[in-house]
Amino acid sequence: MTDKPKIPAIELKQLRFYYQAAGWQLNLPALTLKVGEHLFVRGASGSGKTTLLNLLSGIAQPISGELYINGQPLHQLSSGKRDTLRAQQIGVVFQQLNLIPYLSVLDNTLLSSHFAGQCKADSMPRAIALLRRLGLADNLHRQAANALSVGQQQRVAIARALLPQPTLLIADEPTSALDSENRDAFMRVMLAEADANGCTVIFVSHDQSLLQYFNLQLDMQRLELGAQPC
Ligand SMILES: Nc1ncnc2c1ncn2[C@@H]1O[C@H](COP(=O)(O)OP(=O)(O)OP(=O)(O)O)[C@@H](O)[C@H]1O
Repeated sequence: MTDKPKIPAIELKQLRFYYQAAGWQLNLPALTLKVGEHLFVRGASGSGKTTLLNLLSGIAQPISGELYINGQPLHQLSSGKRDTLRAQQIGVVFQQLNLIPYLSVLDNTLLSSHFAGQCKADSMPRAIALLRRLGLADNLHRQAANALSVGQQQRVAIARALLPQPTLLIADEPTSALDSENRDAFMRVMLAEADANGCTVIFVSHDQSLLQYFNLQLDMQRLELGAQPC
């Protein structure tokens, strides 16, 4: 008897996207990621890294091609269904972070589990533990998000993305404002959490020193997927 083939975390084929106003297009012939893989995406400013993440998280829709997340055809889903899939299965850290400025650190963190339909009483201890592991001490948890430094806000954003234990984590330059000590702690916590939950990670950064944490890399200029020796 043969084993059933495993469904990839991400599979895309002949994906095309077009920004009409800028006359810019992205063509991705193929990309497949197995469950639990960690992909580092690099490329010059304007090469399409954020656009790729927007497509993978269902925020942008391709003009043609196929895109499957855990076997579900994202390219065929309505905008509402893509929002539901994102809330339930995908943790996203945007470049702009998108924290609610007047909500506390803890309430910002808990938002993702709320949208994923998880119980607040269960999520609260995990949220506090995640914030502590990311170096955000208890005295910060009740502070409004806009009272924090950008580096602290980046750690709230990753805690929020990880809290509902997503199957896919997508992060766009989430460590750009961190010093090297906090950046390394951030990477260790993020990847330990991802591995504990079998979560696939796609991570964009200009910081080449972070490549050491990933087993795969995608160069947006050449659109080639390569193995990254650890
Ligand atoms: N909302 C938009 N409307 C029109 N064109 C856009 C829009 N967003 C991005 N673009 C164009 O699409 C191209 C890719 O942009 P994108 O933000 O994906 O690049 P990037 O690699 O993430 O850049 P950076 O490293 O600076 O964040 C750029 O040439 C940009 O001008």
